[in-house]
Parts: sequence; C-alpha cells; structure tokens
Amino acid sequence: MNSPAKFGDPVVTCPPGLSGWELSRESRVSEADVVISCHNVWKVFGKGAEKLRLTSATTAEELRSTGYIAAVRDVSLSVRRGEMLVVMGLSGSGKSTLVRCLARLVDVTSGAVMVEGRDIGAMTEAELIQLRRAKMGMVFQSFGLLPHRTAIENVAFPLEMRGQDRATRLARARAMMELVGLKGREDYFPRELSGGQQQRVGIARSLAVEPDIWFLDEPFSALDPLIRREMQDEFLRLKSMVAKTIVFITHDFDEALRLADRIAIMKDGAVEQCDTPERIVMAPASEYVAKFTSAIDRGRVIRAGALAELPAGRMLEGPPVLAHQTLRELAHQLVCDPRNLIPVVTGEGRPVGGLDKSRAVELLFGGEA
Ligand SMILES: Nc1ncnc2c1ncn2[C@@H]1O[C@H](COP(=O)(O)OP(=O)(O)OP(=O)(O)O)[C@@H](O)[C@H]1O
Repeated sequence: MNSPAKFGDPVVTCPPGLSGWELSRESRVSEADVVISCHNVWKVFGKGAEKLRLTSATTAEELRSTGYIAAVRDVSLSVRRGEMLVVMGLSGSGKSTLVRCLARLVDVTSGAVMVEGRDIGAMTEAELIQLRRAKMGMVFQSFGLLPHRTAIENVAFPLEMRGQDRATRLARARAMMELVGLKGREDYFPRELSGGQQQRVGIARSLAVEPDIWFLDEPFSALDPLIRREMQDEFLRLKSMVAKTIVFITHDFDEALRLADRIAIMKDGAVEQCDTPERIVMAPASEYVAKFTSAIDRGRVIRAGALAELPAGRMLEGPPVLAHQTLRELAHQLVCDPRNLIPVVTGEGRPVGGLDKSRAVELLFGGEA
C-alpha cells in the first residue's frame, strides 16, 4: 500500500489509463450495491388516477387540465449502500411524495420501487411492517411523537416494538437523548418541549433503532443554526462509521452540499438531475438546474479530484494536493503555485491525475481570473 502523500513529496507518476478521481469513485459501485431503486415512478392524485395510462410523454399540464395532480412524474433513480442521496427542490416539487413512495407510505400510481431487490409494491402489509421495523428509520417534518408518552418513552418506542426488554431500551434511549442534546429532558412530554426539541426527540427515536435505510424529510428544519450544524456533523460521523443508506430532503443547499454524495433536483414532480454536487454545479443538465445552483460558491463544492485529468503515463513534478480538497481550500496555493499541472493524490497517496491550474482558478474566481 502507498504511504500517505505529503506536501514536498518529489514526483507523482500517473498510471496509464487513469481517468480521474470521480470515475474511480464511481467504479467502486456495482449493481449489488443498490439498496433502493425506483423505475418510472408516478404518483398522481385525483379520483381514478390508477386507471390513467402514464408514459414518459405524459405532461403535468395534460394531467392538470383533466383535474389530476402529478406529484411525482416518471422518476427513475437508485440509492446505493452507504450513500446519502439528498432530494432538493422548491416547495411543492414532489420531494416528500417521492420519499413516501420509496418507503411505500403511499402507493405509487405507476412504476415500481425495489428495496434490496424486492418489489415493495407487491409486499403484503405484514411484510411491509416487518421491513420497516427491521430496516427502515423515518423522520418527518411533523415530528409524529406520541403525546401521552414522555420524550424517553417516545425514543424507546420503536425498540419496544422490536421486543427489546425495558432496561436495555431505556438505556439506549437515554444515550440517544444525550446525543441530540436533550439530557435532562427525558421525562418531559412532547407538549412541554419546543418545536426544535421535539424534532430532536424524533431524530433520537430514529437513531435508536440504527436503521440500515433512513428517510429524513427536512429533519433539521426546526433547529437553530448551531444545533443544526452539530446534528449535521453527527450525521456525517455516523455515516462514516456504518454503511447506512440515507435519503434526505432539504431546502437548504448548504446542508445538501455538506451532506450529499449525490443530489436529486426536482421540478414539478420530475427529477431534473441526479448527480454528485460537483457535476450538478459544473455540468447542470438543464437551465433550471443551472439557475437553481447559480448562487453557489463553486470553489466550496468542486474538489481537486473532480478536475484531475492526465494523458496516460505523463510525469507530474513536485508536491501533490489531495483529491478531497476543495478549490476554496486550495485557493492560496492555486494562486501562488508556478506549475500549470499540479499532481493530485487520494488520502492514501494514490495518484489520480493532474489539476489544470488555469481551469481551477477560472472556476474559483469566475471568468475574471
Ligand atoms: N394527498 C394529496 N392530495 C392531493 N395533492 C397532494 C397530496 N399530497 C401532495 N399533493 C400535491 O403534490 C405536490 C407535491 O407535494 P409534496 O408535498 O411532495 O412537495 P414537497 O416538494 O415535499 O413540498 P414541501 O417542500 O413544501 O414540503 C404538491 O402540488 C401538493 O399539493
């Protein structure tokens, strides 16, 4: 194994055929890694919607003119094991409905949702309950707490459903309450807690069961900025420790950029683009996505690895930068470094290509550089 690269290391040679950091990240993913996939999923509200013949050519306007609401339109995507997919879009674009379809909290009008290779639309109620209990965790905007149970009893409730004994489940619930910063409030009833505190109880309850698959619909929306950031950090920590598969809805692009492996941008029920944050920013699939992301500081999103390219076998001189460093983090070096191609390596020291300085500077500072 290569030892980690240090600044000042003399020369990096790129192996032939290397096509960059992004591709190497992608190539680690196989079909077997897919945990959730949906195929041409539609959710149309309105009487008799299930009888509609929906094809990729059906438009939202067509449906609207006949009295239907297409909340989700022909969505196909997959979520991989350990991946965090963030769903973004304006209010009413269909984010919650899509996630509800993925958990079969609502039945799709057309199309199929597969969870670990099983069509959840074909499952019986008992199979669904079992799947949700064993594998899924959900946090929704309305906290869904049981009003007649204390905070700690709410957190312990799913463990009770799993048949865990009282002492074990209360110990786990207490630890989760502490994790979300609610130590001392264990015996409060939901009505005695603020909105943000209730939201944290909901998050603690969801964390308590350590679900493999997590659906989170704006879980941090009621938290103040400091606690919100702490919760995001906690999520990133948990995510790095265990291979959880997470679908997360947010309105907040900064939150999406901090957390997402990929972002799905929705408009009028359809997914306009589902891609890594870097590709969303560097190669928007539509005018809408470009507009949606226009205010983003690209230097904070684009990492050196995403720009690394090199013709096979070429030698790169001098100390490397790390693939996961953002252009913003590298700004000083980019301005001062005399080289046109700066070698890029992974955290483990594996070369991934060369960073074209002028391109990086242009992305960082815009056309004026
Ligand atoms: N039960 C329902 N009956 C009829 N229309 C519905 C129903 N649920 C959602 N809709 C409609 O479907 C569309 C998508 O709603 P959805 O709640 O999924 O959007 P969203 O992107 O999650 O919005 P928000 O960010 O405001 O939560 C909206 O036009 C909404 O009015």
